[in-house]
Amino acid sequence: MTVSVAVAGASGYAGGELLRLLLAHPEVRIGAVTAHSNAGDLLGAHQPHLRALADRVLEPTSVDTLAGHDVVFLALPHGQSHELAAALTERTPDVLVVDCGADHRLTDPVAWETFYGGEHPGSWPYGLPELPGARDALRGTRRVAVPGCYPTAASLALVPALAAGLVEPDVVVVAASGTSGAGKSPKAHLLGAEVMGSVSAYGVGGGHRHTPEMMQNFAAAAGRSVSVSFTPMLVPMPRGILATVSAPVTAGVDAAQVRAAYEKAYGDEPFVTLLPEGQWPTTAATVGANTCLLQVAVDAAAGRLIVVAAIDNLTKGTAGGAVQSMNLALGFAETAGLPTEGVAP
Ligand SMILES: NC(=O)C1=CN([C@@H]2O[C@H](COP(=O)(O)OP(=O)(O)OC[C@H]3O[C@@H](n4cnc5c(N)ncnc54)[C@H](OP(=O)(O)O)[C@@H]3O)[C@@H](O)[C@H]2O)C=CC1
Ligand SMILES: CC(=O)N[C@@H](CCC(=O)OP(=O)(O)O)C(=O)O
Repeated sequence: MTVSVAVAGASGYAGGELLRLLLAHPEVRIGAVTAHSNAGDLLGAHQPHLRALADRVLEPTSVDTLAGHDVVFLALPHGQSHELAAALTERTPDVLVVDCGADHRLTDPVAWETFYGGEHPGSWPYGLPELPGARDALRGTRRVAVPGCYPTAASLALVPALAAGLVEPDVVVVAASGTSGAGKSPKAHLLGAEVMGSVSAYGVGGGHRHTPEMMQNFAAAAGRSVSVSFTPMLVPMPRGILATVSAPVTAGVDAAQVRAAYEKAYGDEPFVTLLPEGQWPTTAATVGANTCLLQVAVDAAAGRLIVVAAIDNLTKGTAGGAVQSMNLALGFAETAGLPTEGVAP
């Protein structure tokens, strides 16, 4: 079965990565590619690496341009998807909408209002298939909320330990991201001279909007509320997230038990790999691949579990996770169109 797919936000980073993956997908025919301020331009002007689509014209993002496809990916700024998705699904109820933005990720209206503001648009099945129960919710769904990139890395890192009761519900996440995580639109703190040659923290002190998303995933795994202190950092590289996630180990838990829990959780997962002991994840090893590389350690002196996770923020952290979720929703092989091999050096 071949499905027709539209990508809204095709001039952006997430849209470009979606198109790169979809071009290699055996069951997909790419239909409309849409944009906002750049509508009317050739796609090749904004995504010069996608030669097969270089002559496509970016159409305006609207229900009219998106309706009539089997699948619509929305890769738009926060707050821009929910009204469009509502209008689209009213016109074509059977369309599969995969929202790469945040609009439908949070289940708690209070968390939504606190971190995003305005009325809660509701929540959709969460596009991180490796979380307990997520795969079942994604099979056959017509709506997917793709996770944020930091919550993808942090959740894959700690959920097995929380689910197995190996750590206390008091989590610290420090994660460094490449600059593509911030999108293409110009931002003062992303000017070349400021970004190059420096690593900086931002959103410090509980203010980052991915904190409640991590809390939501951690609480679902632990079966109780979990406190999260999250510090994101910006590093001068285009792609990649390296997350260091730690929590106090439950009394009596040792490194062998932790390793066994992660091997059990991810042993059969095609996209999540617990590295052999002694090897540590690097973002470079994930570039362009839909993979998450993990390593675990118990710091016995500090009494903490440390998990290090690496992903490509644009692949497993956005577009790859989105395509993986589409595959589940439509009954395709979950791995269809998704590379597990990266690019090196
Ligand atoms: N970058 C990342 O690592 C991740 C991104 N995401 C999510 O993906 C989405 C897109 O992010 P990203 O690609 O990085 O952002 P970009 O800024 O690179 O791209 C944004 C896209 O949205 C379009 N757009 C801008 N404003 C509007 C509007 N008012 N209405 C409709 N379309 C609009 C832009 O069109 P034009 O160029 O024509 O103005 C562009 O195609 C965001 O919701 C983000 O949260 C999720 C996880 C990770
Ligand atoms: C480096 C950087 O700026 N990263 C972005 C997160 C990108 C992402 O995944 O998040 P959303 O899908 O929620 O936008 C940020 O901190 O806002």
